[in-house]
Amino acid sequence: MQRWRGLEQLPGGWGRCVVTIGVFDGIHQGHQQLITHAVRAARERGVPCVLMTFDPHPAEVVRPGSHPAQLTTLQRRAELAEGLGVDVFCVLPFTAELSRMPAAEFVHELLVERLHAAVVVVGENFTFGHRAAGDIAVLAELGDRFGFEVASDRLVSGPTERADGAAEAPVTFSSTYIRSCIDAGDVVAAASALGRYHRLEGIVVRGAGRGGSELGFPTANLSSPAYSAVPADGVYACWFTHRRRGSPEPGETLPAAVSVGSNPTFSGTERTVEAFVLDVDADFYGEHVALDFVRRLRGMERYDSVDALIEQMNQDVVRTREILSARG
Ligand SMILES: Cc1cc2nc3c(=O)[nH]c(=O)nc-3n(C[C@H](O)[C@H](O)[C@H](O)COP(=O)(O)O)c2cc1C
Ligand SMILES: Nc1ncnc2c1ncn2[C@@H]1O[C@H](COP(=O)(O)OP(=O)(O)O)[C@@H](O)[C@H]1O
Repeated sequence: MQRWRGLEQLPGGWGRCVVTIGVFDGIHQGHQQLITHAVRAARERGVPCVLMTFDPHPAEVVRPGSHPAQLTTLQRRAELAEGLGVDVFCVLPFTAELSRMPAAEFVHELLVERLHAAVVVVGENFTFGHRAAGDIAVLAELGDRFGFEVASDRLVSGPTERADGAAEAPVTFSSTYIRSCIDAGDVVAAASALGRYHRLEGIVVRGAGRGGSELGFPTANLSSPAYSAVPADGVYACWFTHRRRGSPEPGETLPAAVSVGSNPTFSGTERTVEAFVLDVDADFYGEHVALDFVRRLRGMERYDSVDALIEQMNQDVVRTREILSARG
């Protein structure tokens, strides 16, 4: 897969292509359906499939200070897009100028003149251009004028039945819905919309130095990129995947009991994400780590004594082991 930043990297002699456009934060099940549709259309025509996305998040440019929590880094989005068969991952720097571009100009200049789109695949609720004036009908009209097809998919929704068999109004999967699940600590609902576990990435930094010496539970403390979607305070069973310093390849995946919160037992003030990796004694400082959130165990509590906290952490480890040994 090629990765472009802007359209300056378009190679000479570029022919036609299939384009799918969106922020695609999370690459959730709805996004996956759309991207797969675009890849199939590209293969049928024997042309490349281009995924066009934006950075920073358009909301931040249109309403500064309103950056939503980020479900996936751009790097992760690119990896997931590649896994779905995308040929070109194109990131357009989202500037104030781009945000003011009228819908017809966006289509003519970028999709027609530059990318030579033969098919544009977007979701039913797609909007684009200045003040989001362009929608799928506008896009189809421009397609007739400039000679490209517009393809769309119904939005993907959750189940219409709960686990206990009761009827439930299906929820439409969206990045906003998944952010609200994560914000509430419902990592199971997030996973069902994502089609995989929610992942938080970061670099292991030094903490208070208390975990290993005082508690007997050393924890790898994560420093994550700005805006990362961190689940609600509490304790979670997670898969921990680390990458050795300087290595581009992911290392082992190990079970971990993860704490999110400000460590109220120690009257902490800073919110941290800390992973106790089961059955391992290793130096993780400076390593890149990915945490896949499988299940929430409980809320973050203030304990009256360190012994009471240690006793609870032992139970958290037992439950983490049970939960993760039942799942791959
Ligand atoms: C599985 C697990 C559960 C935890 N639960 C709590 C808790 O309920 N309350 C709390 O104050 N701290 C909790 N902690 C966080 C510890 O207070 C924290 O790991 C410890 O203070 C070490 O911090 P350090 O890594 O900065 O040295 C938990 C940590 C782990 C790994
Ligand atoms: N099983 C383990 N899980 C997590 N970290 C571990 C483990 N074994 C050793 N470590 C190392 O110990 C460090 C954490 O020790 P800790 O006493 O909690 O200090 P800090 O406050 O700096 O996090 C981790 O960053 C990691 O390098």
